[in-house]
Amino acid sequence: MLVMWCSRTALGRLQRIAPCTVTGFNRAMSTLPKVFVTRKVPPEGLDILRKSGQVQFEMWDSDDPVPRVELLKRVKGCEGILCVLTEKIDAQLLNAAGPNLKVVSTMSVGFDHLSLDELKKRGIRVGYTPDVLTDCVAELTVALLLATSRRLIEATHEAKTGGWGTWRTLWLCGHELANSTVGILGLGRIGVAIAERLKPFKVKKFIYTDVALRPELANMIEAEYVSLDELAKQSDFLAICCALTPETYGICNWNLFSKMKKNAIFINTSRGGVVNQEDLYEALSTGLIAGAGLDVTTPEPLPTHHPLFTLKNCVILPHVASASYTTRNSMSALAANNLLAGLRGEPMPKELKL
Ligand SMILES: O=CC(=O)O
Repeated sequence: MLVMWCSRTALGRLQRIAPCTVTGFNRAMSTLPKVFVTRKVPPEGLDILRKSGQVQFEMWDSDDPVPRVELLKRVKGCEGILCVLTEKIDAQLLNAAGPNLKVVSTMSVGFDHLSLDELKKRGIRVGYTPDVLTDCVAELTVALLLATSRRLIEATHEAKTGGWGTWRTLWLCGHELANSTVGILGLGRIGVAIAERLKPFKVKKFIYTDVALRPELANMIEAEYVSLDELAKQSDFLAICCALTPETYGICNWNLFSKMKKNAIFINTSRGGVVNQEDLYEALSTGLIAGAGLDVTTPEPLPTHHPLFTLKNCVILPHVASASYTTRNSMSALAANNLLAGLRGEPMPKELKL
């Protein structure tokens, strides 16, 4: 693992060199704002930082998270931090960074890893990456929903391990979207994009719940606002799209599952923390609901011995909803542009209002 001042060679390889800078800036390089990038970011974002000439940045050049102790050291004196969702940006880290810190830019739409109160208290601005990942996340959510409801993982397993006997009338039957009611918990851009993709499957009705009515978004997909109880009772498919906040922590619990239909499929591509996993296990293993597709869990990675992995009706993905080359590059570019704009004292392309 290397921590390095970095730039790119003509061959596109990272190499140890002096902090990158670009002509057009009169200030000596040593006076450029110091930035720490907590993970190897995709090339588009890295190029923006490198070519900006606006910052001297140090990057943790690894696919694995920077150890906390190292992170606390590296952020010292930084004016900017570009992080990913595995880094807890809390009081301890902000204290370690010190009073120079002006901007935290996260390469994620979720911001539950950021202590917003602490950031606000210190007047630190925050950038995040909504919109650029909406299509990708919606696409994966539909894929996960179909894989779960039509039992695709079980089916491929049976096919390649000798379970495929003769054609049988009810073998590997699942649940179809046609004529179904799809519920969305937390209607934002991603929920709308999921509904738009599901509509051609002949969904009969979309319903949603949220802390407030979302008439503009709801109109786009003709979704009806219902209470959380009604959402649980009416949904054949329930997609969780809300942010993880103190209000949504553990909101998908026994109380919710026990009101759901026996044929219901539960899909979560938001954050693991919105689900009480013990309750979900009970609901799935006792047939209270038909299946669950999870792209997010608590913790991540979910230990391979976790009981949820023993269930055939639970499809678990390793948090890959935004994992396309295009989207991850766009996220990195937006995160870099947010950071640079914030350091210039300009409006960020996507700033979180604190
Ligand atoms: O989970 C992914 C994100 O928050 O961007």
